[in-house]
Amino acid sequence: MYPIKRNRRLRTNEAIRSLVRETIISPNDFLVPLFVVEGKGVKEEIASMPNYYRFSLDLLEKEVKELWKLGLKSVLLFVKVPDNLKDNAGKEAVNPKGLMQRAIKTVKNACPDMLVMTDVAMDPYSKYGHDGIIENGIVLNDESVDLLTEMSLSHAQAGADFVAPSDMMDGRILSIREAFEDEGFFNTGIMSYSAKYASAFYGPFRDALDSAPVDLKNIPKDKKTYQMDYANRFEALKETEMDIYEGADIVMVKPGLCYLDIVREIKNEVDVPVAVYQVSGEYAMLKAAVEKGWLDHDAVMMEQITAMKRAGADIIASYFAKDVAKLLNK
Ligand SMILES: NCc1[nH]cc(CCC(=O)O)c1CC(=O)O
Ligand SMILES: [Mg+2]
Repeated sequence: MYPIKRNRRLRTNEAIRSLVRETIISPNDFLVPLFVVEGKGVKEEIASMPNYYRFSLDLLEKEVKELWKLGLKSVLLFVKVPDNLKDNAGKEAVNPKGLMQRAIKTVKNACPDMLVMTDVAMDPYSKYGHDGIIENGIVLNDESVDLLTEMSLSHAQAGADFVAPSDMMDGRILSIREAFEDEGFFNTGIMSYSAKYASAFYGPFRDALDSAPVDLKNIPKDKKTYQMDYANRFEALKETEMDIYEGADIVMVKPGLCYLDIVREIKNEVDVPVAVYQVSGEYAMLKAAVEKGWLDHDAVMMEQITAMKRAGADIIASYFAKDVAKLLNK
């Protein structure tokens, strides 16, 4: 066909490139993870996540108003729980006056139209740093599902629009959906972390919440008995299909960049929105390389975010959300 067909013709200048561009990023694509702590006037930078912070409720209010002005309309809440409230039962997780429950109300008061999603898992509340209740060195499934269900109800009662179970216990989506229907929370949604891998990229997040598995005899050192083996592909499809069958409104793949093959495969198979989580370690890697002067922050950030959407993600949970929105607003 050459020289009749010259592919470079469509790359001649920015006007033609933007005309034929297939993937466009907008603030609508994002879910903004937010870390919440007790206290007043607290805005603490997370050591392994430069320029990312834990907020006390008063400053959380300010932050969500700022996000809203930037066009970011959905947040995903995580709480850092004081050590003295951690146990092996998740008692504080279902406290109607707990930090998460107050954080939900704070965001809804500050920004009534902001979509509030909440993390549902036991690890911030577990004195062992695991996503479920532990007995004899085993992370119990069904007992943990009961807790996650109570926790989800408590978040729904506090006004959450969506719960986001990030624990990978079997059967929790069905249990939560049934409880929501029974209690009249017909419109409270579930975004399931359906294909969540046991990844070493979660390190900075565990610093942020002080939620890493503890080094104690008879406590599992990692989360490999519930999170997925990163060598597996078919398993991700199976997990995702089961969660949809159990009632998940949105499914998620986590982490992001190393798992875009999984995102694409799931996007091709399912008929619900697919989310991807660009996790803390991915954020930390870029920030560190930028501090060294080795990479161009905004250019690499946009390349990564665009790759996630191109791979099939309808929704991107990312610590870069605010940076991207600011850049797009420029
Ligand atoms: N259920 C805990 C949870 N929810 C989200 C993340 C990780 C997010 C990130 O690294 O940004 C984790 C960590 C883990 O599973 O240990
Ligand atoms: Mg599952």
